[in-house]
Amino acid sequence: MQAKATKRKYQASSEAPPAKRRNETSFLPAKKTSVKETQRTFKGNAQKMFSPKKHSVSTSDRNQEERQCIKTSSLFKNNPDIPELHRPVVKQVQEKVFTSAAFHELGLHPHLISTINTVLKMSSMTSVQKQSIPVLLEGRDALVRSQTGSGKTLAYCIPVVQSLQAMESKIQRSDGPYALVLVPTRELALQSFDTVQKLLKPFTWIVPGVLMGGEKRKSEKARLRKGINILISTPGRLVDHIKSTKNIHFSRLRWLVFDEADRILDLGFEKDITVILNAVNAECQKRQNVLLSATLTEGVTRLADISLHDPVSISVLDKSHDQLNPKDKAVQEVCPPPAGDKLDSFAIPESLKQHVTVVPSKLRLVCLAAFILQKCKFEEDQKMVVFFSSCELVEFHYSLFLQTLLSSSGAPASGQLPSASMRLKFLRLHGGMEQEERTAVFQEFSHSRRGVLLCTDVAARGLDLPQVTWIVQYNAPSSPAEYIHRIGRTARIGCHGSSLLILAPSEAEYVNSLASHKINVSEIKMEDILCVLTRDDCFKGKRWGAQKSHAVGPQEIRERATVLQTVFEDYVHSSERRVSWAKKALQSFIQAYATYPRELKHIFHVRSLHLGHVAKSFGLRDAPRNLSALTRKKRKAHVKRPDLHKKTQSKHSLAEILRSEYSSGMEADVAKVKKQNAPGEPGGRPLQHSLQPTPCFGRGKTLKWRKTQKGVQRDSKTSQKV
Ligand SMILES: Nc1ncnc2c1ncn2[C@@H]1O[C@H](COP(=O)(O)OP(=O)(O)OP(=O)(O)O)[C@@H](O)[C@H]1O
Repeated sequence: MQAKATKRKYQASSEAPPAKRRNETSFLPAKKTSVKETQRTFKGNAQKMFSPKKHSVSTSDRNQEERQCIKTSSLFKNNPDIPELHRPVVKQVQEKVFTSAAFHELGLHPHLISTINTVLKMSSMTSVQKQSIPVLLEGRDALVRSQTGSGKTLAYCIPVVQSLQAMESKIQRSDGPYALVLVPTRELALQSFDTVQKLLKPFTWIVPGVLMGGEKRKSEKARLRKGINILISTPGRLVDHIKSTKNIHFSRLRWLVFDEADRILDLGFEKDITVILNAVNAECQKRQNVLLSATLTEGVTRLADISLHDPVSISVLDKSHDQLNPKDKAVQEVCPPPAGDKLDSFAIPESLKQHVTVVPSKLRLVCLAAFILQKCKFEEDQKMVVFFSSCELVEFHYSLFLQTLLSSSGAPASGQLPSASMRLKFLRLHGGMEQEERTAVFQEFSHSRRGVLLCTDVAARGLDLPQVTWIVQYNAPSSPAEYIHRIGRTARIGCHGSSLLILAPSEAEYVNSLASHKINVSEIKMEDILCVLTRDDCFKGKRWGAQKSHAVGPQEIRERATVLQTVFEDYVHSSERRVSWAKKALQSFIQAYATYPRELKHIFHVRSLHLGHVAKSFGLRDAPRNLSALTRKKRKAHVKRPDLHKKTQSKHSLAEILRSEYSSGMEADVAKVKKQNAPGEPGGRPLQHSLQPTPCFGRGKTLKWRKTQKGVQRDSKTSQKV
């Protein structure tokens, strides 16, 4: 089935399948695992350390263990071949982060300069600051694009503060907003507020404020009534107040800033931005507009061009990088852009090393866990962010790892520092959490020297989390722009950092897609990741009657990976509630998978998922039998439902099960899944739309979105919650 799916995939993309590498070349051929052997493994390790219920092992228990272990031992059997990655080497677009120019050369207020020097402890400007600040101080509108972590926040905050403190009639708190900064997430709102607050230290009469939801509306209203001069907000919360608070006026507004402009202006925020711009345009005739992002695409800048007033386009990247060199041309030929699509390339920090690993679905969970252990348990001062595609996936992996990996950290192994287990610390962040907890987690991870943050794309944009060393993308992002923002949480402002993208064999072609956007990834072999398990005696697979061997061979790696998988499966299957929890997480994964945009569907299609194998990566021993019932709440009465209880069907790809359920075919079904599980709800992912609306930023005009898509608003409303 998998082979057929792969064949279909390559036929669809009219490309020859890449050369194959058999798993067996790296691991010994799957041997028949002795029941006794796995029984020992299970009893000696998994059962003793991880089972929530301790009990003596009776014969019937042992029989049950045998059955369980036999299933777990199939981890390395029947996996699809891992394709050889013909990784095209592309020349990445790069930017110089720092300049030798100092802030005092800008003619700023001396107190502002000393605040930058002493409070922020900065002396020289970054490239984007050197280019943007003078332009904005001249009073021009601007579109600013520079790589992640290059200092765009100060590039707009410094001119805003400089201009407001210099106003002839001194600003009164009761005047209301002079500057409005829109950002896509609450954490980013807090972060930007913090920066503005620091810059305003010497200018106490200018009051900054943040509106971000999660806080009681009443107290936000009270703060608005008292007056906020520099207002930082997420679009949704501001709309709330525009509609319900009489005390919000924009008549004195001088600045309108869209940070992460491409995200703010995409359809997810369409309705909110319409309301905001109409409210602002109705009252304010003269202001500066600034749009910033690391991924300001041509699409966004063109939109802005027609509505901004004579904007200056600032792009830090050296234009010579934009020319295709012969190698890049070769890549473009290998993977031509989709028809009608102009490919955008974005700068990536030079000190960011990007990696990819191709892992069969069955081994994904073990591989992620091994990678976390390798970096965060056996190495010092590692701080990792792991991206998932939905809130439910974050919750599932967070709880699973807390219950299994942490409790396994008790026994220091040979060669392992006693304090190693103490290094493992898990946190999670997603849009489904209470704001109070979100803020606490954000602060804790920001100030922490180590730890693993499991999160959705809510943490992908703008967050400046110091000293993050690794970014892991467990679920591939839905666009190259999101890829750039995710990895951009590391290697900021000239620091070093690394990223790892985990792909299934059927997704290997995504590497070419990245290359066509000038994104260069190098491969780490799965075996090299799993290898770390041999350093951790918690996962020792004792051979029946065999003496401890110091040789670390492929067989030992396989055994240990199997022990770890057993730990996960044992935990998940320890109660009905946990099994259904894992099924829901699996369902959420599939729903998110179904929402990849059209241009990536030939790579990420539910058709290529093997349900039984994917289930393993949720600690489930078999493919869930009632998954389609979970996936769809409403069943069409007139359509004959296939017998999903047949064991053989666990071997079918999910797509076939779903397709056979409805006569309308896969695409239509996927669309329904999309509708029912709007992005932002657990299980949803922000939808990507190729058609952008055209907001008018023109002064005194009523905003019109010139192009809209039917049904988009419904999707867009919830797309902010990730
Ligand atoms: N001139 C400077 N000197 C030293 N550090 C700086 C300077 N400017 C900014 N920084 C620091 O660089 C880090 C990244 O800045 P910032 O968050 O503004 O980047 P960004 O370009 O907005 O990133 P992203 O695109 O991810 O939102 C912050 O910690 C900030 O304090």
